[in-house]
Amino acid sequence: SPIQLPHLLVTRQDIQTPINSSLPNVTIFATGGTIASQGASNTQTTGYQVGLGVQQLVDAVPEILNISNVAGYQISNVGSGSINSTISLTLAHMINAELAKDDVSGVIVTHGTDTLEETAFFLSSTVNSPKPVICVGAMRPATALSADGPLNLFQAVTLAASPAGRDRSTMIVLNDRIGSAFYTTKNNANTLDTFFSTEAGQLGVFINQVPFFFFAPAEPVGRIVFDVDSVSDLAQVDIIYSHQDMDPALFNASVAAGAEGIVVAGVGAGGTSSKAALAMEELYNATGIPIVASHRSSDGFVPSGEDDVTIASGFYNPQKSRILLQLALTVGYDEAAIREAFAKSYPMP
Ligand SMILES: NC(=O)C[C@H](N)C(=O)O
Repeated sequence: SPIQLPHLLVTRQDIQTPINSSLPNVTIFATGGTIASQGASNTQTTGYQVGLGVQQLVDAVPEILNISNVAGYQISNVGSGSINSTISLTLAHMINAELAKDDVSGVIVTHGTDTLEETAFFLSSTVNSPKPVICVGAMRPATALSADGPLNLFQAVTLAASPAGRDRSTMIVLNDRIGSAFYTTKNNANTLDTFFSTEAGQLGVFINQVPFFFFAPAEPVGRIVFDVDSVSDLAQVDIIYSHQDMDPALFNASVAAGAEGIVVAGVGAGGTSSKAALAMEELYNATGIPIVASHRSSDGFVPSGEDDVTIASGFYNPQKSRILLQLALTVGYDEAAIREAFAKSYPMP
């Protein structure tokens, strides 16, 4: 039988965290949900019970204290099907008051995912502050193997503490993604990647042939405009596709055939076999030719800093990496400038 819990607790928890005055202050409003749930075993991923308090959520992720000072309120401790308008109004009132404090950077609401989009949209419609409001949940209980709640909470705190979170209204953080509360909806009853940004993942739609944009005008981060007015020929760049048993000789063959740069459509986040990696290293040491590591998966990013030989593609897929590298080589970018051009799509902290 379900645990009987008061639906509205509203207690300021005396979260015991050492205060570091150089860190931003973040306040957590805990309401329950799977992120605060426990099962009987680490393989139980259905039928678990809500019960962990805000202090226990923070205790599970001590790394949070390296990036923020956290305070917490226990607003309720229920499955999100039991969140009601009393709770959501209390959240709105308390969050508005909290964000009005000069020393608070942002707030977090921990919440069950089933109705999280409703509370998040409500907050997006009632909280009046440029500071970040981050709603976060989990799809696996805290006791599960590979529980997702702790990292989701860490990411939520990171965003609430970050200047990058300002002026974006309420956001939903889950499974490495940041969604707009305005447009995000729960898509799958069970899987970790349940939140889905609706059509607004697109820039806009045509409504009866009239263009409507979901967002104010904004540039893609990292876009570079090259002056090709006097260019009549582009540098040759080849794409080499990574796969099991790939032939390492392809790299030298490509350069022998005239390539001035190479893009690798890597496995995973830019990977190759160790033999191919060695061939790339030898080629790079001998010629200094730029080798960009991208991904053969249809989406994702390749982070920089994996090795000194390749240039991480960031969010550029192989075919777009090739064009960017062609343009950069054609206008005479050196290696440092090429690295910077790719890194602009994916600024490393
Ligand atoms: N993943 C979850 O959090 C589901 C849970 N039943 C809730 O919404 O409270």
